[in-house]
Amino acid sequence: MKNNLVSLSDVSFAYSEDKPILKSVNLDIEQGKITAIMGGSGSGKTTVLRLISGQITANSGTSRVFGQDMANLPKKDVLKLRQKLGMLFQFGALFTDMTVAENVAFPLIENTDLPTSIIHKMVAMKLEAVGLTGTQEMAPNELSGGMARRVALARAIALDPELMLYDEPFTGLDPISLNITAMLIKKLNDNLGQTAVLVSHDIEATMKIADYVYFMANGEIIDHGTPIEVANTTNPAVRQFIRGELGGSFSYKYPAKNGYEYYLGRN
Ligand SMILES: Nc1ncnc2c1ncn2[C@@H]1O[C@H](COP(=O)(O)OP(=O)(O)OP(=O)(O)O)[C@@H](O)[C@H]1O
Repeated sequence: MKNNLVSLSDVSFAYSEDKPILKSVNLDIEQGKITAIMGGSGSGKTTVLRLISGQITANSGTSRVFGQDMANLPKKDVLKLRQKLGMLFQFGALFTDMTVAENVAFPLIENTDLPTSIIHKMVAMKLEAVGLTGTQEMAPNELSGGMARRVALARAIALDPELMLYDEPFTGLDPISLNITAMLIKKLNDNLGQTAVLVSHDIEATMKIADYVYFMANGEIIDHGTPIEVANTTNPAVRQFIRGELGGSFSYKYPAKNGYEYYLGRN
């Protein structure tokens, strides 16, 4: 039987009553797999990550993370659960006044009582894992954007999280750094059996490394399956998204009441 680290059943969420953000979402994250969430801007992908990490709670439906029902979970238990989670966000900035080694050591110092000598060794291992051995004493402003993202990844995996949440990890990277980051995510999954949830707009990199893909539009899951199944979908909105076509049911426009005519005084 499949072991799901996360299971969302009929989950709905809204910040305000008049604007539903997630509508009856059903989504499973299987242990040891990379599950991608794709979809247009504002479709609710980051909101799903925020539900998983317990930053927000569902208005209805059931969210289970590591088998725990997230509804009414006491704050201390949410904090405990977060220790099993690693998060890498697009703008997950490094602490600029700390060296690379101090950045990676930070979660270890904050969350464990390990002696300094062990922390040094663990930092070296994490930097080795992201291919940045020898950068320990560098300052963040001496790193390229791609290197900085990999240091942030080393910091995110410092506590050996069982589940990694990646929110747009490829944004702003050149093609080589993008491929390195994608391969690192895959390597962590293959070598350590780390489960991952990957929110990304990069179709090629995501389809290459994901085991399973969910597609979202307007707060709903509109399709899911293996990358091959999704690539061959008959769902017109997903086909449009994958091919990057402009015409179709996916709207790139914010659903404003007034168009440009209004702002130009023609209404
Ligand atoms: N704190 C907030 N308060 C109110 N509305 C919010 C808040 N955060 C996000 N939203 C709204 O929730 C909707 C979904 O946002 P979300 O960030 O989950 O989308 P996304 O699919 O991750 O988009 P993108 O790909 O552009 O990052 C959007 O309409 C957004 O405006």
